[in-house]
This record gives sequence, C-alpha cells and structure tokens, in this order.
Amino acid sequence: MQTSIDEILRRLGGNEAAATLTGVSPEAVRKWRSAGAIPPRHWPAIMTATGLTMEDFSAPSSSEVPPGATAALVLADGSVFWGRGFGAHGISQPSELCFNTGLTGYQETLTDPSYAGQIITFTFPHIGNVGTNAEDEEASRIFARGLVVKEDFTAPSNYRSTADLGAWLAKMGIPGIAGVDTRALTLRIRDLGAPNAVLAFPEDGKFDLKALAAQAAAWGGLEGLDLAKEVSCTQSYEWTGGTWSWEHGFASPEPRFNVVAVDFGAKRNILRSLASAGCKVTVVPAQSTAEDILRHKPDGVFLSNGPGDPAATATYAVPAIQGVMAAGVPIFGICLGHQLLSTALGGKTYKLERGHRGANQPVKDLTTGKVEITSQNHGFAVDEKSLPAGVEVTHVSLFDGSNEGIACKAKRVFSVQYHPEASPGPSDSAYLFKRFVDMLG
Ligand SMILES: NC(=O)CC[C@H](N)C(=O)O
Repeated sequence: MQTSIDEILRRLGGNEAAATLTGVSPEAVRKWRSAGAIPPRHWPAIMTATGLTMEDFSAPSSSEVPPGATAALVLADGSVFWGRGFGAHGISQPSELCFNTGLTGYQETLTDPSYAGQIITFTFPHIGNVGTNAEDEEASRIFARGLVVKEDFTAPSNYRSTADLGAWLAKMGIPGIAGVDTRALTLRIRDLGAPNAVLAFPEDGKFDLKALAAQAAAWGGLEGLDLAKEVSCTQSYEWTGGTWSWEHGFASPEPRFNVVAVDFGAKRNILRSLASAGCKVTVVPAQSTAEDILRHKPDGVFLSNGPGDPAATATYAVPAIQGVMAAGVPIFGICLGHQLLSTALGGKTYKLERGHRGANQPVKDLTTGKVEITSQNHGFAVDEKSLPAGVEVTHVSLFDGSNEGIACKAKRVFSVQYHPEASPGPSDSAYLFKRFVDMLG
C-alpha cells in the first residue's frame, strides 16, 4: 500500500533516514508537491529517496501568466511568485533572496551596499508610503538586485519626498514586484534558507520560467564571492558629507582625530557618525594595503560594512588589518569589518541559514550587561569557538546566541556585527562611536 504524505512527514520530522522512504512513488510525490503538501525543507530527503531531480520535483507547473501579472519572482527550485512590476524593466541577475523585518527605512535599506548580490523582500507590507529623497540614500546607487513587496506603493505622503518609490527605483535601474504574498515567501526563506532567485519584469511581458529557474539554480550563491571590491570607492577621499545630529552626548563635532575608514561598501551614516564623534575621516578603497592606510598617519582605523563572503574579502583585507595592528593603531569594525577583524585575529566565519536583517534585533553588551535593540544586515557570522585566547566576546545576539561583537584589549581593537549607525533603525548602539574615540584620545 502507498505510504501517505502524513506518514512520510512524520518520519522525516523524526529525522529518520531518507532510506526509510523507499517505495514512495515519484508520481505520488509530484502530486503532493503540486498540492503544496511538502515543506521545502524536506525536499532534499524526498528527492534522495525517490530519485527525482530538483527539476522534476519542482519545475513550474504552468507558464501561463495570470491575469494582471507583469512581473515574476522565480526561485531556483522553480517556484514562481507572480505580481505587478514597478521600477526598472528588466531581468535581475541571479541573486540571493533575503527578507528584512524593518518597519521603516526602506530607502536606507535598499541603498546599503551590503545588499549587493541580493533581492530584498520586506516583511512589512506597506513599503513606499513616504516616497524617496536624496538625503536618505546610504550610497549613490542601489547594489541590491531587486525589491519584493506585498502592497502596491501609494502616492508619497511626506514633505521630504521628491520622487515616488517606482520612479526612484526606475532611475536606479532596479526592478520591483508588488502583490507578492510576502508572508508565504518569508516562511519559504525560513524553511529553505536563503534561496537563489531571479526577478523578471520584462518589457514585452513574456516569461520563460524554466530558463529563469535554471539561471537561478545555476548561480553559485554568495559563498566565496568578494563583492566588497566591486562596491568600494576606487580613489581615496576625505569625508565632507557632514555629521549626524543624534543624541549621543558628544560635546563637539570638531575633528580631533585622524581616522582612515576602509570602504568595503560603507554606509554614509557610518562616516557621518565618525565625523560626529570628532573624527576627520579619510575614506580609502577596500584593497588598500597596510602601507596605503598608514601613509595617512591615522590615530585610528575604521573597517566598514560591506557585501559578500568575508572569507573571500579576507584574502587582501586580513594582511592589511594585520599590518595596521602590528603598527599599534586602534581599530573599530562594523559588520563585514567585524568579520574581517575577527579573521585577522585568527577567527573563522560561517554562513548563517537565513541571516539577520531588520531594525529590531536584540543584542546584549556583555561588558555592561545592557541589552540594546539594533539594526542588522548580515548573512555570515563569526564562529566564537574559532576565536583564539586574548580575543574577548563582547556582544551576543539574544535571538540565536550568535556572535555580535569582539574585542582584543592588548591590541586596542574591537568590532560589532550590527549597525550602531542605525539608518535605518534605533540608535541604542551609538555609544560605540564614543567607545572608539575614547580609545584614540
Ligand atoms: N552588512 C554587512 O557588512 C554584511 C557583511 C557580510 N556581507 C554578511 O552578509 O554577513
């Protein structure tokens, strides 16, 4: 007698070996699959047991464009999310699909260069209501490859708005899709990890779903990719973009310290925050050597956030950071900068299943016992077990216990995995810029 799907899921839920599924017919699996009865996390085990390939198992069942649909988000497993396109026409490069739980700050999120190589889906349904403006851009362009939202954006309701979300995205050359069940999509990302996807908003309204799914599936993903050098500035420059007037208790933004910021994909509000803390900031390209950095005679060095796999960027960044440490110059790192500093100290990084992205992530500062609500955007993390003696764990995520900060007092260096510059998100962690300048003076 044919085993029932409930029985199969019970066995898989109990983590029994896929071998216990022998005798399950491929036809039955196809039927259950098209009825949506098999959670994606069980697909690999069922495929192993039945001999079905990913293509057989999950190819789109129909290539008919539903009425009103002008765009499609196609996942590597062949799932298709139809919707209404906006922004720029075109077909995105294959990307990692990730979700962000922020309720506000979509423009800062979209322009954060750390999203290079990714399509962003917001869990918050109303994106675009306050339009867009030039002040809220964290970089001069969008490095993310697409935007997925639930509701169509409405006419902007904000005195600062100069363009609606669609016009701004079109200007930036990025496609968007609205009308997607982003709750279902987020659950899917949770179950699958972050899948590869392609966002298609073709001008001619034609979709070759199999080809799009195949493109997504053929892409190797973010692991091993050094994207920092692609989003970094190419020439050094001095930051003249102002300060950030938030309540952080600094007496004066008069520059007291000479800081070199290594740009792996820096957000502007980090540079503003350093300036607000009293730093004259010289921004240098990602691939600067220790010599290039030390030539500016810095009082301190800052390592920025940035996209891609830290292990790939480490090939050139780690020798530079080690050179700066050998010269005894204090270092502060944020996000990718944290991962690179940890690697330079002897630690290792790994890919998180689905990453932390949003403005509501609780982190405990172990040095003070205080909990702060933080802004985050990362898909990799530092493996605490890999950190050598002398490197202290200073911050931990209260969501999943993963590492959120380290310090090495002997070398006067520290870093955090999250974003104390906020933008978007709460400014609970702004004290870290003070911690940095206190170390310099
Ligand atoms: N915001 C960041 O700097 C991200 C760092 C790294 N690219 C990650 O995904 O973990």
